[in-house]
Amino acid sequence: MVAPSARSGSDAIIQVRNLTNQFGAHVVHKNLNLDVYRGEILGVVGGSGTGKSVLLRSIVGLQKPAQGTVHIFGQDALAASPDQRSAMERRFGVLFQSGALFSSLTVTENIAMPLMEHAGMSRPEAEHLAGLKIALAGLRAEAGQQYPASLSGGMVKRAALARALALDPEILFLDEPTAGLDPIGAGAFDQLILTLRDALGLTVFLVTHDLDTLYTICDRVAVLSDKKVLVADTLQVVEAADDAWVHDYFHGPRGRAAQKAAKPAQESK
Ligand SMILES: Nc1ncnc2c1ncn2[C@@H]1O[C@H](COP(=O)(O)OP(=O)(O)OP(=O)(O)O)[C@@H](O)[C@H]1O
Repeated sequence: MVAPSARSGSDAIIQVRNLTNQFGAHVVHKNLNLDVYRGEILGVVGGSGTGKSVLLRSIVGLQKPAQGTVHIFGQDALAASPDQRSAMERRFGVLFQSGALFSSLTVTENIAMPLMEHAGMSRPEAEHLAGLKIALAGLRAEAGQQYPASLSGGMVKRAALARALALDPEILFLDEPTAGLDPIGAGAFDQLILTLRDALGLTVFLVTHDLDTLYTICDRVAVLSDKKVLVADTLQVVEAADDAWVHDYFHGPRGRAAQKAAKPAQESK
């Protein structure tokens, strides 16, 4: 991985410039800038309501910003034609916090759907490939026949991850993937993301509140504060930022515990 200081905006797979988002009079982002580099796992953190999910939604095209530009794969995502947009969307996968699976479809059908719709596969081909994605996400094959309502929280996340991976994306967007999981399940999910990034060469944009996730798998962390990205750098740099929220978050009891727990893993790298 290239050292953060050696990279420039032109190396970015996602480039956000002067982004402004507002709902009525409520300004969420004002002239926000962010680069995401190919192959990294970027953790996006910030207090509640700082606009982490809105930023993710702006990048994936679900929220039209008031101003600014978003380039993905070097293409202007906001100016793209519907065809260009759909070609771009095929190159990234999104895992929403709720999983957003269709409740009336089995796990296999949920994963097969984008393959039939966007890759033009027949149902048997799509369902066969869905089985491979189910295994990739660490689920047993039997989970494919289950409906979302019968899955545990951790299984829902993995099924949603399998669907996000359906079209072999280059970028994976994850909105609070470990929220609601017990610590063991959350740790296992973090390791799965890390393994998939390494094996598939994914770029990961990860919105999280989970300090353990930041310390165990993120290459860089972007902190949202006061409508902007306050800092986006390695944890070492971010932890030292002169900001009250950063101080409370990273140097409070939970931050210290996560740092301590991650130390043996970092030392063995
Ligand atoms: N569709 C919408 N209409 C109006 N306001 C919205 C809409 N979506 C988000 N907001 C507001 O934008 C702000 C940022 O929301 P967002 O969900 O991005 O925060 P967040 O940083 O992800 O928060 P959390 O950590 O609590 O999930 C919030 O004040 C929210 O109420």
